[in-house]
Amino acid sequence: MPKFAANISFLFTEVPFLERFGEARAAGFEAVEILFPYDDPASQIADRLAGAGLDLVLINAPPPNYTGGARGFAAVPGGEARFEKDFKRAVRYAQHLGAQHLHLMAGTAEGPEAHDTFVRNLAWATAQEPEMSLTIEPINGHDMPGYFLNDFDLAAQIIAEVGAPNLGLQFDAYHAQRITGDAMRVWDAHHALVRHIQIASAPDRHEPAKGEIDYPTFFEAVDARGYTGWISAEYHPSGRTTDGLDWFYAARG
Ligand SMILES: O=C(O)[C@@H](O)C(=O)CO
Ligand SMILES: [Mg+2]
Repeated sequence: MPKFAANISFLFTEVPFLERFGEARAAGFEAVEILFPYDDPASQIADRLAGAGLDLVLINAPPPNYTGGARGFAAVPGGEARFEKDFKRAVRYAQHLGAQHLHLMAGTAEGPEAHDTFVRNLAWATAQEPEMSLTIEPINGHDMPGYFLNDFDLAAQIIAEVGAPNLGLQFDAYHAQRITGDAMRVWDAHHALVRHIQIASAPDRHEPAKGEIDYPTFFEAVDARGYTGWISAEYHPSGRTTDGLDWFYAARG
């Protein structure tokens, strides 16, 4: 039976950020993820998590929010010092909040130098925090033009090159569908590397209830592979968040 988390950077945006924890719990979620928690003190977020009885599945590095700015630095040649500084701050947040995974964003870059930079930075980060689960996530080029990690086979190759047990794949089915047109095939090819899953309809990025991905079949495929991690709802609700949760109530059984 899949276990579902709410991405409260996308869901429950009807209310201010610190109120989203209680909303997510009231809707039935037992865990949340937050893309960029850095605008609020970690202690306040920890209080909200504890108060609502929620686990924190994942946060992203780098801080702060990248709105209008860079999408990370891990693959950006010359960005090593910035990557290391951001990584250390993100780790402090992740540890304080008990985040299960830290997603390291590659940034906008291309070519062999970016590839080598990404591998070097990931090797450094995995060695720096061997107890922490670190993920990389391929993101489609419609949403993030120029983002370095835009291919699942490339992500698998990079994970193999780094060769660290605490580096895994963040499988966002929406991005897999937009990149390849066949999220199920990508899941079948790369499921063994997956530490965290995110879902949304494709191509609209709304509730995982219609569109190109057959989610009931996907959830069965995930179960069939013995995946025991979280599946995070990372979509833009088409109306009020709570009006669009039928998929969740149906899938969690
Ligand atoms: O898919 C996404 O957009 C996120 O998971 C992410 O980390 C980049 O913002
Ligand atoms: Mg995602």
